[in-house]
Amino acid sequence: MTDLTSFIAGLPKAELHVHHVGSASPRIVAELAARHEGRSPVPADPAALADYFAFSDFAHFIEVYLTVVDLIRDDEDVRMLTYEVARELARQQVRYAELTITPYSSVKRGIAAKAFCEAIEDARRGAAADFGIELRWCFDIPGEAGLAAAEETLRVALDEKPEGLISFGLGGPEIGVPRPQFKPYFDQARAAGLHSAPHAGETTGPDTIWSALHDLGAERIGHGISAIRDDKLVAYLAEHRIPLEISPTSNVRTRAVASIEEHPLPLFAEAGVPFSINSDDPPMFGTTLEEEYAVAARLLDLDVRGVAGLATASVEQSFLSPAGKKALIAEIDTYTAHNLA
Ligand SMILES: O=c1[nH]cnc2c1ncn2[C@@H]1O[C@H](CO)[C@@H](O)[C@H]1O
Repeated sequence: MTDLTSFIAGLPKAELHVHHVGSASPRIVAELAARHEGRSPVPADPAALADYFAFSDFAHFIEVYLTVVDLIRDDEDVRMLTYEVARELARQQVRYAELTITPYSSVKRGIAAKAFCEAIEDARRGAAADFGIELRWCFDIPGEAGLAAAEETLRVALDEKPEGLISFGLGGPEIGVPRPQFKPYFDQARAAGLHSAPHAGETTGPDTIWSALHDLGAERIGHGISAIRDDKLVAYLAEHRIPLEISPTSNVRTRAVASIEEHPLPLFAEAGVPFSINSDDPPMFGTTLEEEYAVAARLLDLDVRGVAGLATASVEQSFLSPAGKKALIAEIDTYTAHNLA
């Protein structure tokens, strides 16, 4: 009988909620910080970087996140970052990942949208060839930058149409950033065939999640953990099979949840709300997707079959094609059967 840690390590996985810049490993951040010697508050030393990634609250997390965004200065940085993030995901047997990318933040820092999209697409093709991982993009609006960012994010999505683009999102702080103002942009993105997967209910209450559903046509919700405070919303999510993209350690490290023991994940599982397990911004939260699977296994008291079910659920909730889902689920089933034998 295999132990859970080694089972998780070899288990084919899909990740649905993981941020591009937020996945920059300490090595990549150090390399980028070294290129901007002295002009960045981001430490190049990995140990100092771990201290730098200690957040007092969510607003502080966003502030630190944006100092790392400042390190991405040209399309070569974008290409290298994307390819290295794919390498790390593939090392964890992630076969498919929907990476949340924020074009506005890079275009605003002087990287042309066309060069940005060419860089991520080069990396996507390279990662498929070299690591056997399929990357897709969720272009998200950084909410703190408001409608100007919404305008630009939609423009890049519709004008550049990178081949891997499949969904449209909304990230950044929720407090003071009501969802309804972004409805026209989500309407146009969805009309263009993009799936809607905004963040909501990470740092604000259930109303933000209701708004993401009704105003933004959300097919999945980023985090959505405050839904647990509204029985009607929990019932709605379960009945309409609207998945929550849960990142347990993220919620504790940004102080959205007081401790991992208090995370509402077990309550969602009990209520039949579909969810995927994700890492969000793994190096910033001192975690990996493998570790998040182990956390979920502990919180939900899962055995090997239960952990395999986490991977299968992520594939089923992904925006992969039916054929793609079938193939990846078959791989998960084969791996699991082999380990249970
Ligand atoms: O957990 C998260 N919640 C919300 N936004 C996040 C998170 N992780 C990374 N970002 C990113 O923060 C930036 C703000 O401009 C956005 O790029 C968003 O994608």
